[in-house]
Amino acid sequence: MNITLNETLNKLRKIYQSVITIWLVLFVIFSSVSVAKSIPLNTQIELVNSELFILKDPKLLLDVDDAFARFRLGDFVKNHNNEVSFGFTNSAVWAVLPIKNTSDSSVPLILKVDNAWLDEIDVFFYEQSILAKTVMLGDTSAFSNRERQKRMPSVAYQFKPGTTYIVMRLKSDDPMTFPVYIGDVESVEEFDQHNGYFYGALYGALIILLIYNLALYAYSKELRYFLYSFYLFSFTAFNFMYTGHGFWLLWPTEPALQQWLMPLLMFVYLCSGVMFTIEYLQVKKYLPKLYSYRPFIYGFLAIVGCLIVIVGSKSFAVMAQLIILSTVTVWMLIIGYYSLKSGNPLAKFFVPAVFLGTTGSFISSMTTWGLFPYTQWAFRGIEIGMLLEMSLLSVSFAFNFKVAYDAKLTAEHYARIDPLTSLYNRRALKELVYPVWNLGSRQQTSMSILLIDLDWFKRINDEFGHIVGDDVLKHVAHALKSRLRASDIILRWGGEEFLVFLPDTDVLQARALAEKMRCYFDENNVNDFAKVTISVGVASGVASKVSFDDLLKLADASLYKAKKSGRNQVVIVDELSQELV
Ligand SMILES: Nc1nc2c(ncn2[C@@H]2O[C@H](COP(=O)(O)OP(=O)(O)OP(=O)(O)O)[C@@H](O)[C@H]2O)c(=O)[nH]1
Repeated sequence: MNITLNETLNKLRKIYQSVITIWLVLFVIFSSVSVAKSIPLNTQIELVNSELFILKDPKLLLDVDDAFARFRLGDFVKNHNNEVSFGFTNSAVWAVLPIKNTSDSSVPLILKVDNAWLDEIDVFFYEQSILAKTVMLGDTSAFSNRERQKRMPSVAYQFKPGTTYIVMRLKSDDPMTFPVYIGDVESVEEFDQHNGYFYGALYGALIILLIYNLALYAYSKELRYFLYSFYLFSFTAFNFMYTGHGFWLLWPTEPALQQWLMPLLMFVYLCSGVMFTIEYLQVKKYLPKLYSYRPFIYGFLAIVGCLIVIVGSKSFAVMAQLIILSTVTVWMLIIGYYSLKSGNPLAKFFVPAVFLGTTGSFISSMTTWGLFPYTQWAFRGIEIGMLLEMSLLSVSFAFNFKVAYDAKLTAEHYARIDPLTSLYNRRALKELVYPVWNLGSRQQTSMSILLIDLDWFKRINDEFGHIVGDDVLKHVAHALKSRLRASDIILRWGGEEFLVFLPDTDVLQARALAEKMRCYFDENNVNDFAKVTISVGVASGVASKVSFDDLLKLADASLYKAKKSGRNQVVIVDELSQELV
């Protein structure tokens, strides 16, 4: 009886175990199949992270068969919230995407991982439980071995009717986002094309800014334009590298280069940012104390660079630099703020520019690390932010150039103005008189020059002092100018000598004007203290027949004669007769 009971219990246990096992297998199969992604024939590209089943493998214990068996046993967790970041920290993550083809023919689709920065992406296609295809898409394998030679890791596959399981093994040294897209060839290519437009526009704009700033440097030889160009170039190179463009287009057979260029270019970008900030914000002038710490700052960066090489670990390099990058960014904002407080006008551009760049990088980093919801635009925040930063800094250069140019024009203007009388001085002769002379020469008109000199001016200085002498000169200048037409030009020619150029004026008109001036001073006091007379040398001629310099010599000779003949008179030499009129 006992034997019969034991046998029966054993049989029941076996049946129970079999039922449970079958139920479990059916549950796993049906639960997987029932949640498998069904594909219509015309599948648009879509993000399928919410369809993934995830299992972390921190100790790297599993091979693909183990992982798939664990999936079938239900050990994987559904990635319900469409999360695309698993915070990889040197551990592997397994992801399974079941795809159910409900049609009765094969459907060609592309699986695409929209991140060019992952070390390992091994993809396995299981048809039922048979491994049908394996591809390695991560940065640790040569790009040239990839079946699809596209910038982002992707693989094409013919999905047979029924369910195919895509098993992925992902590994990265850094916290990393992992957006998985699936779609038909056409929509994936369209997606790639849109990304291509974005990067085309981005690099186009960055290269234009680079050329513009190099041209500014070539023109001005100012170091800050060169350092800015270097900063711009190192960002572009760094971005070109980590967006996968470099691996795709420049070094497809060199996975080791792809791995190490990342920390190297990040380091160059970081150093260029520090050097540019110090030069751009004129730290030497506005924050001299900080400027004196320069050797420590560069020394610190050099130590970090050496440490990265000595440690030789890529994850250490990337982590160390992510920390320094954030520190440098905060440092840039702080010194920008203090420069602003010290009255540096360029800081007005620098602070918002760096703020925009930092905000973009922050959004990208948070998205990459899974702390912000993933969108294509949030993922590209760093590029958009940097483009805004670089553009604003370039605008600041244009502004700075304009300020310098205006200052130069002002300096040039004042170099041509006599500060005492506010008349133009000798330096303005070429610019003011020559064009009018050339016009008169073409039109065959008469031109006249009056050279006017105050008589015995030294005595006024000696008698009343230089201040009164200056005042006399001012009044004389004003009295002379007020007797001229708008088209006449008066210059302070020397100490107490004035040159008046009279376009379209013949000898008689010139003499009349000179006489009118002489009479005025003869009959009036110039100011409350002094009376002064003038001697005037007049020369007239037709511009096409005599040069300006020759006419000036004649006017000078006339003035000399006027002085010799007793002063307070007008003497005229006609250019034709060369005789006194
Ligand atoms: N106050 C003042 N004096 C000036 C200025 N420029 C030149 N002078 C003076 O003008 C005087 C010119 O003296 P001279 O060259 O001997 O000529 P003058 O006394 O006018 O005699 P003649 O020209 O021969 O009639 C000098 O005493 C200069 O110092 C100026 O800007 N201000």
